Amino acid sequence: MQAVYSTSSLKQANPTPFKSLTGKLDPGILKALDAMQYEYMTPVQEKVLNSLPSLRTDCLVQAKTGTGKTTAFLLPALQSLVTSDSVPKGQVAILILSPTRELAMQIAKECNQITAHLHKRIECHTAFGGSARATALSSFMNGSPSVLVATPGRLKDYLSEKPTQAKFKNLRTVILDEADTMLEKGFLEDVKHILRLLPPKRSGWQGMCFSATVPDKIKDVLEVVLMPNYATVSTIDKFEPPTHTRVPQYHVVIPTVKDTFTALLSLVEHERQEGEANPKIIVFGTTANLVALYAEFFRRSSSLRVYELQSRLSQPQRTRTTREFKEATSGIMFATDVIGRGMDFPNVTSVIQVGLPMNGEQYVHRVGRTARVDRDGRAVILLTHAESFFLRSNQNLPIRPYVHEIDTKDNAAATEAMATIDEKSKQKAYSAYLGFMKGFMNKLQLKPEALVAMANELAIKALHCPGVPPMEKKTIGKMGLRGVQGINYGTLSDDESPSKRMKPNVEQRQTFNSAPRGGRAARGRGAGGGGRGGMKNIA
Ligand SMILES: Nc1ncnc2c1ncn2[C@@H]1O[C@H](COP(=O)(O)OP(=O)(O)OP(=O)(O)O)[C@@H](O)[C@H]1O
Repeated sequence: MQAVYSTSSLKQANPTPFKSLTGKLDPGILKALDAMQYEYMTPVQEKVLNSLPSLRTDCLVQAKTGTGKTTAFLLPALQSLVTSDSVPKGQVAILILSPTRELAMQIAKECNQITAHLHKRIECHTAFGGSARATALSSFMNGSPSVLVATPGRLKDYLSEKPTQAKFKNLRTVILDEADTMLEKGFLEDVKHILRLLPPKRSGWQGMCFSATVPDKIKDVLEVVLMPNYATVSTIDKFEPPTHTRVPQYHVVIPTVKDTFTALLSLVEHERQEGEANPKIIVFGTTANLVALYAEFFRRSSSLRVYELQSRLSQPQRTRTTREFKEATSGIMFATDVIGRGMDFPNVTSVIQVGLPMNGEQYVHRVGRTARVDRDGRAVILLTHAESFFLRSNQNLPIRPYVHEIDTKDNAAATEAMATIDEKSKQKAYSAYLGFMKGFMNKLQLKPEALVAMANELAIKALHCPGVPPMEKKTIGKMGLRGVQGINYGTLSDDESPSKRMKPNVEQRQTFNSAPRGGRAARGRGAGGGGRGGMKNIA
């Protein structure tokens, strides 16, 4: 490694104005930054622009959430493109990979703002799933996409065709935003596949990796995009927590999963008051179907405007909700990790996480949806007693007990709200919960029967289902729960009416007790929880 640059806070005593980069950055870029009202560089922007040996140095850059990393990677890449005359028209010079569609759109928007005042027009295209492939591809092939912001799946698809591959022959910069997630299992194979179809690293393109979190395990795979002598830039001290000191972080631990909805109502009420006149809250849930259920529940029981963002919604719905919540002055968004990383929603007052994050990094990125730039914010995680191991295994995170008393008593309004939600939504949420929690069975120190009992308790006592919701044999098999006592084998009800009762078609022996605590932990895989039973965490 060449060098490590470090500084610890975003608010510097003497921030450096962008004006000082006159001569180093194109006047059109400086004019754009002025129009965006970016007067001073954030520390990460300053480090990248002033401390690297050159704007074309391969680098790994770490800075806390919401500190302007997008501009920090766009500026060197765009400046180097503007001064280069080696990129023929129609060729992609800068490729930016993003884990989600929403983030890809956000990056493209910022890129367009930065290039708005250049003499030469720079086209920034996007490529991501869920959008009309043919239209986007045709505009990509016929246009001059100097910059492409893409999610790995759609880019892989583009690159499967030779004429599309040929558009990348003069590639100058490859950027991985949210680099740790892009280099993790799940994305890594796609990223490697994409890189095999692009010009080889020895052709000279620059690699840049950016994230707020850089777990050690990704360091082994960085060389897929970076030269071995890459520079490391960090604005986070080694001994400092990875979250902002100006975000108080709290935990609420409830006795069992049956208390989730009442506790969440009570918690949101407190956070709403903390947000004063304009509470703007994001609630992260673990899976799309659970998030959909929380949103349904709050639409019936809260006067806050409810927003919902998860992968099972159509792309136009996702795009519209993203735009609306960015513009909203107040409201409550229920979301999965579709917006867990990178998304910049102004003035979020509180982030609430319900249930287990997959790991400490995911927790950090979700908390980072509040307190962006120099603003304040709050964060609360709501866990059951069984899930509270997360707090013990992430002691580097400054999470304290919540300051207000949380009411978990059954209340008539919550029961009534739940009673009007259709059974199918509840069945899907139940199945999603079971699938998600199966992945944590070892860490929860639960046997399969106890896990099922816990999910059944959620269904009967919190969702007020008339019986254990049925699940398809295939789904149960994929979860690795075949033959486990307490499961109801059956088909999902097609009737969406809340009054329709489910008929169990096999004999059930139900146990609704809370799972035994402190039982013998199944030995085996370590961090992250072993054996996800073949189920994907559907965000
Ligand atoms: N120099 C600047 N001056 C003022 N505001 C800025 C500056 N640079 C970026 N911003 C604003 O800061 C906010 C956060 O920026 P950005 O989304 O790039 O953060 P990030 O570090 O990439 O966050 P994350 O880790 O969550 O991806 C955005 O609203 C952006 O417009």
